[in-house]
Amino acid sequence: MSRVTLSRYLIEQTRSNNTPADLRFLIEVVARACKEISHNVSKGALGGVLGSMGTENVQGEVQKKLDVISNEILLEANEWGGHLAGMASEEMDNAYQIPGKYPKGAYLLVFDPLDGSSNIDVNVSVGTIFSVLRCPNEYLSQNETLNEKAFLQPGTQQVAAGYAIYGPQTMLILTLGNGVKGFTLDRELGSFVLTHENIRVPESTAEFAINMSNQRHWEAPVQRYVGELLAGETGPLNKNYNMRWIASMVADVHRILTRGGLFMYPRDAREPSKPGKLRLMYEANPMSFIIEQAGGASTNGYDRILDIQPESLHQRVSVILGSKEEVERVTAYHKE
Ligand SMILES: O=P(O)(O)OC[C@H]1O[C@](O)(COP(=O)(O)O)[C@@H](O)[C@@H]1O
Ligand SMILES: [Mg+2]
Ligand SMILES: [Mg+2]
Repeated sequence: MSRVTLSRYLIEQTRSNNTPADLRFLIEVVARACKEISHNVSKGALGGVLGSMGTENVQGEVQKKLDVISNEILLEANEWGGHLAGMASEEMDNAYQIPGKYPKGAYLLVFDPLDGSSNIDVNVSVGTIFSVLRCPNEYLSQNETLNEKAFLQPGTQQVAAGYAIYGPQTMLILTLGNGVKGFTLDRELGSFVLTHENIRVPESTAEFAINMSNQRHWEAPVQRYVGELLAGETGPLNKNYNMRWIASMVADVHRILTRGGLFMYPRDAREPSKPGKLRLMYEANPMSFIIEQAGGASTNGYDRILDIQPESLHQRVSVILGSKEEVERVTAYHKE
């Protein structure tokens, strides 16, 4: 059987689903950048890439060397492709306009260059998360400077989303809005090869993921739900649940796409001004698009994440995503 590479798959999408050629090219460039990031991540101590930079990003988090390297790789790869008007990243304070080019590219790229970076130094899976939006028409004219507002579109407006996971295998998971495909990096070939044709999240599960150390800060609906999970067969859910927490959203979501489960990073009382820890534009939105396209669900406890109108680039959000039955149960508890 002949192998379907990412390039072949994208060409087929252009032919059969009218995927625009510049979107296809954009995904190819992002995938190439992910290969380079994968290479850097895998060097570890040999490449001198472990440890921190001694700087902080806009959210006050310490930047790891690989956060910065991955951000630069994505910026450089995408700067001259002609398909983008601008980019925004977890590691950059402001939106970035592609300089000196007219006409502007049609798309905006938003990314978390390295997700789960607290895991880099301990050799646990990390990843890159990305989301593609159309650049609104009013920002496409020559004189209009791109700013944050161009990016503030609800997740339903995403035309593509994906993540690369750098684990025992490097994989690229992609949705163009018609299901979810998984590609595995064949290092001898240098290509991502289609290995997971139609990724589906099982509707029910007996596995959940949450950082239990935050329990005392959670709000009542999550306290109630996790209490029921922990009660297992002796509680109202009449079922024993297992728990996993990797502290890399990519790795936790990847497990859920593979065998089902529920992922929660709920709002808590630690910083009342922040509705959760995860970022809406480059963590929650792309992951919610993927999860929904795979048959799962994603809410902030009350509303579908993809319907939230963003108010700022680095906005945080409470996230409950994964197997439909469980997401619906926790969401219902919030509404009672
Ligand atoms: O250490 P905590 O609070 O459990 O947080 C883990 C969460 O933080 C994140 O690592 C944030 O991502 P970054 O590494 O990109 O900042 C998520 O991937 C993960 O779900
Ligand atoms: Mg992240
Ligand atoms: Mg990150």
